[in-house]
Amino acid sequence: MAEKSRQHQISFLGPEASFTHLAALKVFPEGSLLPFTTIPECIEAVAEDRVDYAVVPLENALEGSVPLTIDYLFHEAQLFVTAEVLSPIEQHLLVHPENRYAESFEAIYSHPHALAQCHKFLFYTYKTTPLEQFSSTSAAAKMVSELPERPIAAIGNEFSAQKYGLDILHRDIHDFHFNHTRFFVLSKTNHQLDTAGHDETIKTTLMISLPEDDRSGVLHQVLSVFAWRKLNLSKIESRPLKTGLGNYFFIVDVLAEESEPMMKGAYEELAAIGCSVKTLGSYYTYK
Ligand SMILES: O=C(O)C(=O)C[C@]1(C(=O)O)C=C[C@@H](O)C=C1
Repeated sequence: MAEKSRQHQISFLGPEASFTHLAALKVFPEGSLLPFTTIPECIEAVAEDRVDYAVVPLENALEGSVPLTIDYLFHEAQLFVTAEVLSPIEQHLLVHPENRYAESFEAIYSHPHALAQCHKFLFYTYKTTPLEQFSSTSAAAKMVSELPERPIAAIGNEFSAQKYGLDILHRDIHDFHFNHTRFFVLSKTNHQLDTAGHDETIKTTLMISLPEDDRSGVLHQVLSVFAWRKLNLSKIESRPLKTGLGNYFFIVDVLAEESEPMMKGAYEELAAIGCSVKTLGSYYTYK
């Protein structure tokens, strides 16, 4: 069932001007957006009905998945994806204007994903400068803006530079040109956001656990369920089940809506094979 827009309350990984904030604004330009410090706090806020939606990062094209989000959705929360946002990520080195001509920096702060996305730049340009992990790129930018007496820098986006009055010392320092991040818009109810601006393709995300008897060829059987029905997969990834080495669950994105007859058949066959399936629902992509 599609839901039309109204004034929603939305949690996001803040503070303002994080990449997650920009992603949330794409889907909820009129929403009441509430910043939280960590991904679990954002997710808990929607799980406990304090907000209608949570926007959290899921996967980056250079660095791969955000395990915290995936694991929380599998182990802790019963939530659904109502939309995904795909955003280009451009990273810059930000400094307080007073430190624009500093000869060296005490430390460079950012979200671990952002530091990793700029690994080559940092290695060649700031080889001896300590890198410090922070809760988000905008949190790092905000801190740098509040401590002009310390020669420190942050990695973040242009909006953080504007919001927190920082100078961009080096622009576009991410190591690979194609740097995109996928964000999930989570809700407690299974529905699709269907406001203006999404792609036509619909996607369903499943979390599949294999049967415990560990028989050979079972993953092949799982893939066959989708293959012979011509259900196209756009992603498959394994994550540890956390029950012992070698035990995994699989995150599968299928380019189909979960109510389609072929998908219903796929669910039945997966159950017959002995798999348990947690569906995160079907959703559109906003770019
Ligand atoms: O720190 C931010 O600005 C975020 O929104 C988090 C996050 C991430 O978790 O990957 C989002 C996009 C970028 O890939 C870097 C950081």
